[in-house]
Amino acid sequence: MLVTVEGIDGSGKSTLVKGLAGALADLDPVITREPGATWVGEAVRRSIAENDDPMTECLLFIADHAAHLRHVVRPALAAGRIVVSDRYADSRYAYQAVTLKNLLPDPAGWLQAVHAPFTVVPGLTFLCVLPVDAAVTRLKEKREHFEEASVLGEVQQNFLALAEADPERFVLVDALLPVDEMLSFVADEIRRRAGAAR
Ligand SMILES: Nc1ncnc2c1ncn2[C@@H]1O[C@H](COP(=O)(O)OP(=O)(O)O)[C@@H](O)[C@H]1O
Ligand SMILES: Cc1cn([C@H]2C[C@H](O)[C@@H](COP(=O)(O)OP(=O)(O)O)O2)c(=O)[nH]c1=O
Repeated sequence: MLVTVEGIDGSGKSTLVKGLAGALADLDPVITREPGATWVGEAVRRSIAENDDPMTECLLFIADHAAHLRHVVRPALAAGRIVVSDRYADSRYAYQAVTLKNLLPDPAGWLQAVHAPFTVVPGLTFLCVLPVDAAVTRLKEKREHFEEASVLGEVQQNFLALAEADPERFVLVDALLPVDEMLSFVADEIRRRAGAAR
């Protein structure tokens, strides 16, 4: 089963996913992330740091997804493991729909069409939702170019629209809850779905 965790920067995804590694230890999940741990992931991080061309950056994110699928996600799923990914394709559909909006007529449609033939669609996606102001306050130390309130507001609207379009896959998480409450809610839901999938 492929589980993804999504949300704007500062919504607590990394904290939640780290907690899941412990809370689900008996299920032996594969914990992973995008951008990933390969050289392609390094190239993505460099592109983010240089804040150069949005299309170059987008294509690197997609290349990173291809490497992630080939080297981590598909082998783990084939071995029957639960995979938990901190960010995945929905991050492209939400963020690059904003960064490419002056470059393409329909960035959201293009992004979905590029992914559709080769991606693996998650069985379950947690969307961590919190007011943009709260996210920006949490991010005061970790500044990256996407972390401007106006951009994050648009990104969060895109995430919420994706969730509304696919209520079977998405579960909304109140990211204003304390860490341990978010964690127990999400861990319980993964156990419930994993049990039902057996
Ligand atoms: N539920 C929470 N309540 C309050 N602060 C949190 C919560 N989750 C994470 N944080 C804090 O917010 C900041 C951003 O969290 P992080 O997990 O790195 O977010 P993300 O991976 O979504 O960018 C960190 O300083 C973290 O300790
Ligand atoms: C995976 C992914 C991330 N991003 C952005 C979100 C972040 O601003 C940045 C780095 O991601 P990440 O390292 O997950 O940052 P954080 O832990 O702060 O959430 O890249 C995209 O724009 N598109 C994508 O497909």
